[in-house]
Amino acid sequence: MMSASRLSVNVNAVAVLRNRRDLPWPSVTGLAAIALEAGAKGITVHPRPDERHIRKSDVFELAELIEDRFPHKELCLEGYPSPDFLDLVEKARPDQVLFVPDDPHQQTSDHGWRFDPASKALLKEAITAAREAAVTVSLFLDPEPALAAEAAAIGAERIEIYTGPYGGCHDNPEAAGRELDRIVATAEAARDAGLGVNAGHDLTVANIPALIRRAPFIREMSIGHGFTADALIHGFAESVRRFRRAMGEI
Ligand SMILES: CC(=O)[C@@H](O)[C@H](O)COP(=O)(O)O
Ligand SMILES: NCC(=O)COP(=O)(O)O
Repeated sequence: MMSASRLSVNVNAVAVLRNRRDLPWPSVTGLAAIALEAGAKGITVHPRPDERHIRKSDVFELAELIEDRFPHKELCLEGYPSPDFLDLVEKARPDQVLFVPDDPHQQTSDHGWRFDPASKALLKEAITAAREAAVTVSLFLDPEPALAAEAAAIGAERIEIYTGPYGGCHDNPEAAGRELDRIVATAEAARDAGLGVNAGHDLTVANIPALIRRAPFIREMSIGHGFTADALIHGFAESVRRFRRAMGEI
């Protein structure tokens, strides 16, 4: 039986490959279209300030692709809520935005929000701006159950649980089990606080089934690095099917 997809394919890594040359391939929008046609729910991108992978122009092209050819699919933008990023959100009007506490030089996202007074003030303003633009707001959180209520209190609609430490335990089942317990407890706390629950970072065909068995209410998983590694072997369309199968959707 086919159920709704939770898979949002992150195409940052496609842009990394494209940017090795001053040429338009591999095509970010072309591969995004293949993923959407094959059954992905949406496309995620994390345009970083140095544009080392996704460029602002990619964001607008992806928004146009989805509006023109895939109106029922979703675009998610990830980034630190700087004035520049908020301007991009307002202009590109994604379906969802994930605010991440990354500094501009960070190699990749490696922690969630801490909710100190300065972060709370920044987030409240950013959440208001995004919601006024009719964009669903999600906050990137470490797997710590107590954070969920704080996210709800400042106006977030969803959280994305940072699953990097879980993904990093690929060769240590015992440690993976402990990480999974933390993720599941956080997911349940967020659900109980009335939030939608997403998960992301270093998710793979191998580590998704245990997660989805314990937290079947997860709404979305955005997957880039592991997805692209899989797609180099199997192709983009087949990898969409492989990840959806791992999520128990097909
Ligand atoms: C928010 C998050 O979890 C990150 O995975 C991010 O989307 C990946 O960014 P990079 O592709 O720049 O490593
Ligand atoms: N939000 C997580 C994401 O978009 C992709 O993370 P990864 O699969 O590249 O680690």
